[in-house]
This record gives sequence, C-alpha cells and structure tokens, in this order.
Amino acid sequence: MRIGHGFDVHALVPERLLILGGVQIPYTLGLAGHSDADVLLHAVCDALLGAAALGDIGRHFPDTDARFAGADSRVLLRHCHGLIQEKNFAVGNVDATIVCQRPKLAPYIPQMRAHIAQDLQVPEDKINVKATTTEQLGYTGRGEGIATHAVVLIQHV
Ligand SMILES: Nc1ccn([C@@H]2O[C@H](COP(=O)(O)O)[C@@H](O)[C@H]2O)c(=O)n1
Ligand SMILES: C[C@@]1(CO)OP(=O)(O)OP(=O)(O)OC[C@H]1O
Repeated sequence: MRIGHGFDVHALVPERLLILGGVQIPYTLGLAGHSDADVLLHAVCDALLGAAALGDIGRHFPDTDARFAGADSRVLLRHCHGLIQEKNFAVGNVDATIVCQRPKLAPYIPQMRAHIAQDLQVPEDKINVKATTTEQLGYTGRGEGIATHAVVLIQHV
C-alpha cells in the first residue's frame, strides 16, 4: 500500500465558471486556470500521481500545451487513474478537503463524490470530500481563491 498527497490553489475571478469535482456551482466568481481549474480534481490527480511516484499534473499536462486549454479535469483524472492502473495499482480510498469561505459547498458534495468514484472506478464509500472555511482568515478566508488538500491510498492488484 502507498500513500499520496495533493495540494492545489486557484484564484477566484469574474467571468469564469466555478467547477469543483466536475460539478458546476452557481456563484458570482469562478476559478482562473489554463484548464477548467477544478482545484478539487487537480489535488486528487496530484495525490494519485504522488502515490505512484509519477510526478505531478504540471508534468503530465503542461499549462503551455494548448491541448489542455479549457480541459475538463475529469478527463485529466481518468488519465491519471489509467497511469496508476498501468503500474498495477488500484485506489484504496480518497479523502479531500476543499478550503473555501464561500459559496456553501455542502449541497454539491454528493455529486462531486459520485464523479470521483466513477472516474476512479471505485464505490462511493471509498471517496470522501469535505469543505471548510478558514473563518475569514487568509486568502481563502478573503474569498480570493479556493484551495484543496487530498490524500489517496493505492494498493497493488
Ligand atoms: N465552503 C464551505 C465551507 C464549509 N462548509 C460546511 O460548513 C461546515 C462548517 O464549516 P467551518 O469552516 O465553520 O468548520 C463544514 O463542516 C462544511 O460542512 C460548506 O458547506 N461550504
Ligand atoms: C491543469 C493545468 C493544465 O491545463 O492547468 P491549470 O488549470 O492552470 O491547473 P494547475 O493546477 O495550475 O496545474 C496543472 C496545469 O498544467
């Protein structure tokens, strides 16, 4: 069994969509990025890649590559899952924490979990997604951006 950790941050800006875990969330601001900027899925990708010692998403999907402009991060997640499958690993479980002052994410978390479970080909009870504010402290607390931490266990099959 191996463990991986992922961490990502994207800025909240006008005229962008807010997509987390493949769910489009109604809000006045969205996340800036080269792809769809799905900070939750990026952290999960990095945790998977980290667990298998495969580097990080910037290495696999450079933000200088036009193929990834506006990319659906669920496609990137499925690609990372394919890479760990090639090394004969399967996902044990995922736990992620989205650090976000607003909007309220709780109503959208079940759908985020379902998407991640589908993309990683595991039952939903192996996927946990949480949200926390930082009590208005720091860049997340000021609503300048959203961060996500993720940890993943993978095991040889
Ligand atoms: N963007 C967010 C942040 C938090 N939640 C939920 O609220 C609970 C309380 O948050 P605290 O930061 O005050 O601990 C938290 O456990 C989440 O369930 C949320 O839905 N959206
Ligand atoms: C996903 C990629 C590629 O489109 O771009 P971004 O959406 O900017 O995301 P980031 O988390 O900065 O890193 C990986 C990138 O190379």
